[in-house]
Amino acid sequence: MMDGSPSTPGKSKMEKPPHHNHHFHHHPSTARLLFRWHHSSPLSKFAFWAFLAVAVFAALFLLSPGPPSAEADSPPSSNLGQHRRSLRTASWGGPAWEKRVRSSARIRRRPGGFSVLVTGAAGFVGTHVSAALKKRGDGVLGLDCFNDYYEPSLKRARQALLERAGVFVVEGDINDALLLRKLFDVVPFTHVMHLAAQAGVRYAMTNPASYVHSNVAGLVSLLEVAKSADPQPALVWASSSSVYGLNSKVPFSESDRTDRPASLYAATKKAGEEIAHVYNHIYGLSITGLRFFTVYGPWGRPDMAYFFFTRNILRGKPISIFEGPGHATVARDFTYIDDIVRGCVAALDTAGKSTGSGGKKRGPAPLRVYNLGNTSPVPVADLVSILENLLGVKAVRKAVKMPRNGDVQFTHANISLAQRELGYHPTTNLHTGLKRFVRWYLQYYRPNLVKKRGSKSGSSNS
Ligand SMILES: O=C(O)[C@H]1O[C@H](OP(=O)(O)OP(=O)(O)OC[C@H]2O[C@@H](n3ccc(=O)[nH]c3=O)[C@H](O)[C@@H]2O)[C@H](O)[C@@H](O)[C@@H]1O
Repeated sequence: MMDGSPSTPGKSKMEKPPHHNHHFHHHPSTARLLFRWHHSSPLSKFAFWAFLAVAVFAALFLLSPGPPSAEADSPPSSNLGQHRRSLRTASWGGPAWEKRVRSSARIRRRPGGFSVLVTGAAGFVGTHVSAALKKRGDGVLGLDCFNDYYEPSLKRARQALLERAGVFVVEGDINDALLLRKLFDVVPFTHVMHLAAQAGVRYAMTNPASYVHSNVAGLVSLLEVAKSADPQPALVWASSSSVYGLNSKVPFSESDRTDRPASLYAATKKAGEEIAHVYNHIYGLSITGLRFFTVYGPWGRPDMAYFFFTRNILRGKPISIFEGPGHATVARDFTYIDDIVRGCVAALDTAGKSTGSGGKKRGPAPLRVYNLGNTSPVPVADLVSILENLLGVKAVRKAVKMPRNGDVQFTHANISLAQRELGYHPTTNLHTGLKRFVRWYLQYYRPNLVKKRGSKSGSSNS
């Protein structure tokens, strides 16, 4: 739509004086108008085009799909506007804003502590990691664009949680280089925990551009600013188990092939790993990629299966359980959020320093990749049984052939590298983790029901 560039037709008319144009002789009013336009001041022409540009942008913005309802079961299905919306940056700057930024990023109670910029801070993993870092005394500044891939109200609730913990979440896009540079001007961050991304495997079929925007362009934008910063921060970021794609050797090890992604999402995460190599190689940035395996838990993502299964089971709506060819089981190495948070913090703690400064490399810096999984894959059907049990409601199950839109049949992490080098030891099994998730879900979405249940049984819902 933007291609219907208004300048081209207008320009050709402007270049010809109207009285030389045979067509316009028969339309004096149009001719007069164009004549006036031709002789108007450059300033008013500029004002006209500026107005037109704003009008076109506003029209596009209004036409773009609205956010899904707070109770939506799946992400918005339009391919319009996703990355455009996330380009919005709320107003920033000024002494009061800078004071908030500085105060949030200030290290407290932890000698030698970190000052961490967490991107995607209002996201699922971002919120948990930010809270954990703040709790131990690190300085934390959040950044999030609050796009409406899933219910923004949940992101706002997470933001409120962080605000109460003393973490300021700046509203802005990682593609906004000006904002990023400003943040690094105000705070000499020691670390960046980069968790902002367009997540979700299947949505990449619907809105491919948003994956390129956030996971490729956004990553480069962030690395550009990080490499120029002085001091350069060390960067830890979220890659994904999906990079293993069609790999059939189990469990998945970091040294396995990752050149056969099955979704655009996976491809952008894999691209991120290669881009990380470049910035490490040229600029001496210390970079650690973490391949997360289907992370779940309280404050989770409503676009993920365990989350919308819970929602649909409670509403008596059918749920689709994918199966592979010949009714083969589909399984995931579901990993509980607290285990992931410990892995993220350990990655920050062990990240060696970046060696460059002001865009110049001074020596080799660490470049690492780790699997963060649970090492025990569970069939999706078993996940549903656990949920039925915890919710006390039978699911309406529908067996569905796994759609060919990016899903892989199973994932299984080999975590020995993370065990050795990060001291990563996941301790939460799926039943325990889902129990905590369901407790949170009911408290968050159905507080009245929880109260009623609590008063009936005389105990809290645990
Ligand atoms: O491990 C990862 O790196 C990825 O984990 C998840 O991706 P996925 O494992 O596909 O998680 P879900 O979308 O929650 O699906 C979980 C399982 O349920 C299955 N499923 C999903 C949807 C559905 O309707 N039915 C169904 O059986 C999927 O095939 C999959 O086996 C996240 O959504 C990604 O952002 C993340 O990068």
